[in-house]
Amino acid sequence: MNPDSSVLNGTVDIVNEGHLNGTAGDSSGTEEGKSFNMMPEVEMCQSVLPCHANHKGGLSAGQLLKWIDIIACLAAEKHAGLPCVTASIDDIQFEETVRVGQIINIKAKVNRAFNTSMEVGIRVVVQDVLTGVLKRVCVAYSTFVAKPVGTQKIRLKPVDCLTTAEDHLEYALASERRRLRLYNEDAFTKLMQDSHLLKGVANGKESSQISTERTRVQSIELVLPPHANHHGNTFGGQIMAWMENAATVAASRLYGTYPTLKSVDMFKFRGPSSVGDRLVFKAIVNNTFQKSLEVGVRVEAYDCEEWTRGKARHINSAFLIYNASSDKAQTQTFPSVKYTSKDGQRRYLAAIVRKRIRLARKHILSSKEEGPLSVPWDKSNQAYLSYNNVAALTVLAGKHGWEVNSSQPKIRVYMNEELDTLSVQVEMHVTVSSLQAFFLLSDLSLRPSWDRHYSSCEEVQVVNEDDKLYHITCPAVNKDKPRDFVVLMSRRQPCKEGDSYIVALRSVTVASVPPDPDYMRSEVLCAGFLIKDASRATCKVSYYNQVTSGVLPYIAGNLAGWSKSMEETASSCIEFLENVTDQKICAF
Ligand SMILES: CC(=O)SCCNC(=O)CCNC(=O)[C@H](O)C(C)(C)COP(=O)(O)OP(=O)(O)OC[C@H]1O[C@@H](n2cnc3c(N)ncnc32)[C@H](O)[C@@H]1OP(=O)(O)O
Repeated sequence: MNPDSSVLNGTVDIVNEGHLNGTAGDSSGTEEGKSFNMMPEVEMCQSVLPCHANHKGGLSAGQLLKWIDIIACLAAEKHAGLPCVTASIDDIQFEETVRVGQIINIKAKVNRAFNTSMEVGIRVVVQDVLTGVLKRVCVAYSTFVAKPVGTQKIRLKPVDCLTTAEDHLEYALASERRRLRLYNEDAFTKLMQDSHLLKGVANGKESSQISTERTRVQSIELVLPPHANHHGNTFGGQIMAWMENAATVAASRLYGTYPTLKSVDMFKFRGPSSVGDRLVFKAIVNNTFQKSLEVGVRVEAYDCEEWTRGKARHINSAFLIYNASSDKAQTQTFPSVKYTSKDGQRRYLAAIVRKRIRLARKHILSSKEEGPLSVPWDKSNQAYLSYNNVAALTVLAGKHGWEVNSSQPKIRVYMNEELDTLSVQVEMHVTVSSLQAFFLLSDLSLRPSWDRHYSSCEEVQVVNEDDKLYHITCPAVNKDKPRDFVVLMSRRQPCKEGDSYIVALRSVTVASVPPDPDYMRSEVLCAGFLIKDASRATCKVSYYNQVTSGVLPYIAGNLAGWSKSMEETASSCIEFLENVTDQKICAF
């Protein structure tokens, strides 16, 4: 680094390499001791005792968050060689309940150092003592900053010990995660600007709705030396544990149940607090979804003087997501809530927006490996494949748990997350008969004229009047190659009045269209349209897509909130359907 730039930026470089390599405080001096200290990873093992557990005998999430923060801090300090503070934590999903008697293993290491901040990756695994079975509890990513010296920020040395393929992958993904992290507030602000359109979705209409006000919780803590870290600041993990306590009380007040903490939304430690501060935790349920609810917690800090003057420092806000208790999770849904103030309305809408961003982040970052999704096409399995195509779309459309993601006149976007599968639904209200919409949408060769995700679409084979194979090419995104798909389109007219018209799509492999080196062959598992009469001259067109890794790049920006491609494509589809000439319909 140019030495002048550190002066210009008010940063100092870390040069204390000996300390970083563990020579400072290395008591052993043995080869074994040295190699331990050179290891980039820091590891903690804990036997879960009753004092770590909640009333149900499960490890308390607050305790786990404390351990996560301690170990992440130790990894950060190992890299920086200086005291470090937690700046933020990405979304954490708790996948497994840990019981008293089991063993928790937590590993943390710095994935990448940026300028003054670094990403620490943390993996938590539980081991059952009796069976030896290991299960993943959660993966977390924290951002740490070396504690500034006065106003001077510390520039960190880069991570240079990337040995395994996983190290390299985490290093590369760290910058992608940082992009989403730093974009989080902008994404939220942008989506909140359109949130008034969601007001009509629900509030206060049903008498059964519960007022969020009844879940309000306020709780105070005095920061004592055991709550502080080794530099006198309140430990981030301790603050998280207190937040979890207040949030759990709020969630349980909703309707007398013991909810289970499922995930913590990405949040930032806005400012420090220290021994002697009084921390006031204010928690309230912001909104409920079908199987989850969001509690917001605000943390205000006061030193002695601020306390008497009533002047708070807002040091933290976090959003915690609860499910119904795990034994009932499959069947129990939360009652819907209503707000009674303008502030309550803001929180209610913000929870919908956060859910949308969280879902997007989760699926964009999951880099899920999929087996082949296409099925080989041949004459002998044609009837089976067509049936399967139509049936899969019917099942997808009939799923419970569709939740509104965005709403505008004539167009509504819904998401559905079941286990790790994300599906989208785009509902369009069109002034055209359902029969006309059916003919136009089932002719995929017309789709490039209204869908900018299609560069071209050519008929490969006409199986019969209602089943055709198409080769679709799509534009490149994210500097990847353009993608192509080979799909089977199966269309069905309703058997009886009131049923929907169906246009189903799924990937197949055909010898006549082998993969082309200029394209990334991608797959669609289940997609298509359901079209239903709304009145004599209008219909509702619902487009569905079960998101695969091949489809995700085209909708990722939309999910995360920086693009409106789905709404724009829907708008273009409506325009196409409403303005198409009779000629095109006859041509089909
Ligand atoms: C180990 C513990 O338990 S510590 C206790 C809990 N944590 C705390 O008390 C920390 C309280 N927070 C703070 O003191 C401050 O907010 C600090 C020191 C973390 C950051 O100070 P700020 O002036 O807000 O940060 P600034 O804007 O200079 O950014 C500093 C770095 O953090 C990064 N950053 C800022 N916001 C975020 C965010 N939301 N997520 C991740 N990184 C972020 C910046 O990109 C920058 O990194 P870079 O230099 O590598 O580009």
